Amino acid sequence: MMDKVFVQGLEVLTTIGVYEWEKGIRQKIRFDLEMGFDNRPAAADDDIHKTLDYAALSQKVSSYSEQNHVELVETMAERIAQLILNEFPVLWVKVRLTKPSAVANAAGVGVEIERFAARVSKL
Ligand SMILES: Nc1nc2c(c(=O)[nH]1)N=C([C@H](O)[C@@H](O)CO)CN2
Repeated sequence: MMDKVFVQGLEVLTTIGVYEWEKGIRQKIRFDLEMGFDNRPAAADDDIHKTLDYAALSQKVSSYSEQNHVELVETMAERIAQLILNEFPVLWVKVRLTKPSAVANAAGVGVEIERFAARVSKL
């Protein structure tokens, strides 16, 4: 069993979509993130510096997704997963990206992906 740090319902306004009308507007997307991380050192010392800082991570994800415009939710989810794996000491990451307003009569549509750090051979 592995510890996790999570960020739930992180909302960002950005330009994302395959259709021409989507390229000139900003739409809300929502991230639900889970990261595999050993929380025991931080807990033992009650030390923020030993945590996976979910505030710092949320800020990076928000900035990247606001400023980088793609067509597919698949592309954005992959880029966010790689950003987290490259910039934070996590073992794996799960990225769920929801577009809440894309499909009429659906509460949300999107993708969920899970990626492992290259240094993790097998968990
Ligand atoms: N699997 C996907 N299907 C669709 C996507 C997508 O990014 N991945 N995008 C669209 C449109 O941009 C849609 O969100 C507009 O309503 C359609 N299907």
